[in-house]
Amino acid sequence: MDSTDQTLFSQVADPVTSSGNKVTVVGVGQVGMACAFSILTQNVASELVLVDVVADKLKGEMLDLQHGLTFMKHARINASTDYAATANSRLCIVTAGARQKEGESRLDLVQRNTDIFKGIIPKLVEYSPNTILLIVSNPVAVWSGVNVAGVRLRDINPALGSDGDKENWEDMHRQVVQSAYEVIKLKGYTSWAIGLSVAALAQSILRNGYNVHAVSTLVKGQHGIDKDVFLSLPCVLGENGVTHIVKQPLTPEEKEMLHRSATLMSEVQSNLKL
Ligand SMILES: NC(=O)c1ccc[n+]([C@@H]2O[C@H](COP(=O)([O-])OP(=O)(O)OC[C@H]3O[C@@H](n4cnc5c(N)ncnc54)[C@H](O)[C@@H]3O)[C@@H](O)[C@H]2O)c1
Repeated sequence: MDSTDQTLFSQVADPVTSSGNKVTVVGVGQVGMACAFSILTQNVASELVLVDVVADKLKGEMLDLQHGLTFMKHARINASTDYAATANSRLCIVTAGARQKEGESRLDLVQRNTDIFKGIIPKLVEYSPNTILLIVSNPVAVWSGVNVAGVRLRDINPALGSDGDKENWEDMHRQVVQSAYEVIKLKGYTSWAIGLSVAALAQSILRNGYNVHAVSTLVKGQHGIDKDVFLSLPCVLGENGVTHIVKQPLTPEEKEMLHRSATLMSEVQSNLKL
C-alpha cells in the first residue's frame, strides 16, 4: 500500500541534498544566536548548522528556531556537538569564546581563546576544506574617515577630531568607541548589532557581493607594516573571502596609531603558547 507521501506526491526527481550555501555557526551564546537569527530572517542562507559543547542548550536553540520556520522562507536548521554535521559549509562563523573574567588580563583571555580555537578550527577545516572562516573577535574595529555622498567631513572642517575642533566631533568618536561598554553595563553583553553586522558580511561572501567592510586581515605589507599580524582595514569581500584591501590615505597620526596596534598585537602573539 502507498504511504501518505506517495498518495499525495508523484516524485519526478530526487531533491538536492545540499543548498550549496550552507553556513555553520560555532557557539550558540548571545552572539552566535543573534548571528543565526539575522542570517535566517534576512534569507542570507537556507541551510544552517549550529555547533556548541553544551548539548542541551544547543538542542533547545535548534528546536526554538525550527519552531519558527513557518514564519521564515524555507530553511534547513540542524545542530550537533559533532563537527561531521558541518561538512561542506561554505562559511563557518566562530562565535565560541570565553568572556573576560573579573581581574583577568587581556593576554590571559587571548590564551584561553587560543586554546578554545585549537579545538574548533582544525575540525571545521577537516570537514569543510574550502570553507571561509569568519571569526567574531572582540572588539571589531571601525575605520576612520567619514564622508557624506563622497564629501569628506575633514575637507569641510580640517580641525575635525583635533584639539582645535570647536564642534567637539572627537566626543562622538569617543562615544562610538565606548558604545559597547555602555551596552554591556546596561544589559550584560552585546548581541543584536554584532549579529546583524555578521549577517551583512555573510551576505557579501555568499552572494559574491564585492562590498567593502572593516574586517581583520593579514596586514603585513600594508601601510609599511612589516609584522605578521591581523588588523581591521577596509576590505572587499567576495565569495572567496577578502579579495582586496582598500589603500586608504592615512594621516601621519593615523599611520602611527596603526603601527602602534601592529606592534602591540605582535607582542601579544609572541607571548602565546600555541
Ligand atoms: N565583535 C564584537 O563586537 C563582539 C561583541 C560581543 C561578543 N563578541 C565575542 O563573541 C564571543 C561570544 O560572545 P557571547 O556573548 O556569545 O558569549 P556566550 O558566553 O554567551 O557564548 C559563548 C558560547 O560558546 C560556547 N563554547 C565555548 N567553548 C566552546 C567550544 N570549544 N566549542 C564550541 N562552543 C563553545 C559556549 O558553550 C557558549 O554557548 C566572545 O569571544 C566575545 O568576546 C564579539
